[in-house]
Amino acid sequence: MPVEEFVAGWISGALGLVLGHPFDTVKVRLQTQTTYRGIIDCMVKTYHHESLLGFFKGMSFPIASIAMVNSVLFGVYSNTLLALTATAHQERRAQPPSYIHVFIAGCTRGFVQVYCLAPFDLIKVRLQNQTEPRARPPGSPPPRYRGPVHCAVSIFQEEGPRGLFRGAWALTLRDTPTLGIYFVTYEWLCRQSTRDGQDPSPATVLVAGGFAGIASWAVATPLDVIKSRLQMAGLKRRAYRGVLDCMVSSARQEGLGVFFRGLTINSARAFPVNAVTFLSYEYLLRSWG
Ligand SMILES: C[N+](C)(C)CCCC[C@H](N)C(=O)O
Repeated sequence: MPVEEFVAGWISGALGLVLGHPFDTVKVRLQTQTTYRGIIDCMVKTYHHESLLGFFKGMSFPIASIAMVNSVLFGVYSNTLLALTATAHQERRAQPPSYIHVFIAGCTRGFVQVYCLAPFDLIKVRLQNQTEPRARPPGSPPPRYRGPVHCAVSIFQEEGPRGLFRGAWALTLRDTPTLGIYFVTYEWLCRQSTRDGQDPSPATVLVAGGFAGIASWAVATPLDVIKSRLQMAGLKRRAYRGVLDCMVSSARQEGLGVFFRGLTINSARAFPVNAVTFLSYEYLLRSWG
C-alpha cells in the first residue's frame, strides 16, 4: 500500500486546516446561531468579545486527528483508484483514470470519511459555538465545555455513545457525492490546462484545487447547515426527528435561504484551503517520486 499518499495527505490537510479554521468558525456560528446579522457582524463581535483566539476555538482536536483522518482519506481515494484502474499515482499522468473512476474513488472516500470524522466534527462544532471569552469576568458562568476532552466525555455521559455520532447521517449525505464532485472538478480542471502525459503546473494545481473546493462546498452547503444544526440540537435539547425533519422545520421557520447560510464565507475559505491542500499533496508526492 503506497505509504507516501498517507503522509502527503496528512501534511497537506494540516496546512489547509490551520489556514481555514477562522473562516470555518464564522461559518458554523452563522449556520447555527441567529444573533449575527452577517459575516462582518459575526467577525467583529467574535473579535471584540473573544479576541483573535475566538476564531481558533475547536481547532485542537482537528489538528490532532488530521494526521489520521486526512492521511487515511487520501490513501482511501488513491487506493480505490488503484483497485479500479490498476495504476499507482506515478503512472496516472501517463494513463489518466476515467472521470467515473475518479468519481467513485471520491465518493468512497466521502463514505469512509464519515466514520473517522463524525465525532471530531461534532466536538469542533460544539466548541466553536461557545462564545465565552477566554478571560472571564469574575462571577460569570464558565463555558459549558472546558476543552475537547471534557466535551467528548460530557457528550458521552449525557447523550450516550450514539450522541457522539449526532449528525453523522447528514454528514454521510453531505460528503459522499460532494467528494466525488471535488475530485472530478480537480481532475477536469487540471486536464484542461495540461498537455497529455505531463504534470500540471503549480498555478494549475492551485486554481484547480481552489475551484474544486468551491464547487464541492457549493453543493454541500444545504446539508452542511442541517448537519451543524443536528449536532447542536443535542445540547439545546431540541429534538429533530432526523435529517428531513430538521430540513422542513428550518425552512418553515427561516425560509429557504437557510440552506445557503455560510455559502459565501465557505467559498472564501474553500479556495485557499483546497489550493494549498492540493498543491502540497501533489508536490510532496512528486518529490518522493
Ligand atoms: C466534500 N466537502 C464539500 C464537504 C469538502 C471538500 C473539501 C475538503 C477540505 N478539507 C475542506 O475543508 O475544504
